[in-house]
Amino acid sequence: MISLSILINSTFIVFTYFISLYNNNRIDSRNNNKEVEVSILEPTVVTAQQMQAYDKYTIETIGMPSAVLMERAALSVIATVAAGGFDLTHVLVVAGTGNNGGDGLAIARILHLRGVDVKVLLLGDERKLSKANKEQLAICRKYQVKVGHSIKDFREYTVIIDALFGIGLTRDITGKLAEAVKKINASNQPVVAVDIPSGLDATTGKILGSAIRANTTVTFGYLKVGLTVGDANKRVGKVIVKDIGIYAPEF
Ligand SMILES: NC(=O)C1=CN([C@@H]2O[C@H](COP(=O)(O)OP(=O)(O)OC[C@H]3O[C@@H](n4cnc5c(N)ncnc54)[C@H](O)[C@@H]3O)[C@@H](O)[C@H]2O)[C@@H](O)CC1
Ligand SMILES: [K+]
Repeated sequence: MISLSILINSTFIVFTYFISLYNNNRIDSRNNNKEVEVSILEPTVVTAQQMQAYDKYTIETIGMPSAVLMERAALSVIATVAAGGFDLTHVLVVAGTGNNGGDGLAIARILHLRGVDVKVLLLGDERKLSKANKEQLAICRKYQVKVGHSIKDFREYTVIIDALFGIGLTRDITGKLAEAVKKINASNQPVVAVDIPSGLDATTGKILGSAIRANTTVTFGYLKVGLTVGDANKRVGKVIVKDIGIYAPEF
């Protein structure tokens, strides 16, 4: 009788031990995934205004330097394009004048320093560059990254990185910028959108004038509502959310 109870007890202890090992492994592998995937912790969907508030909070209240966030944003796009599925023989980065363009310039600089043939097409009024964009452009020029204001044929590039507009787009894209968007779409070359395909409203998902048609969209911090509603399904392609260090205040 006693030996039966010892047997039952020891079986229970061994069983409990293996269960705890299983649980520990599960937690470990989840943590590993978090690091490897660098994905967000919660599948929160935010508007452009919420994301702008989170950017501001992270930079101004927490004290995270904006340049650090931009560098992480750039590296997260590079990790996606380098992971396979894209031909990096001739890369074109289309950059606007805001911080989305700043991300694009940082992407171009890092690719250039890694030996990739990359060119930047800088569109918009250079006198209106955001502070971060200006800094990134100066760094690009010191590293002799090719930066121009026109392109002969978008079809000469094996992949196009769209960094024209991000969540700061407020009105229709018109004129030369709209022409460029149409030509990029007509080129049928693979496009990776930085944060959101340019021309898509990050809150409503509506096309403002015209919008880039992306194969892949790498969006930062949190999924934007505009990537899930309205015209989004015609423009976003595969959406990847990357943690770049911007967190909601309630995090
Ligand atoms: N705040 C930060 O430090 C960070 C910003 N990031 C990037 O910055 C982006 C947001 O940057 P911005 O707020 O500078 O906005 P955008 O880069 O989206 O551009 C907005 C600029 O374009 C102008 N504009 C808006 N609509 C226009 C139109 N139809 N035609 C012509 N000009 C137009 C605006 O007046 C503004 O100057 C994000 O999407 C993300 O990619 C990331 O680098 C992470 C860090
Ligand atoms: K973009």
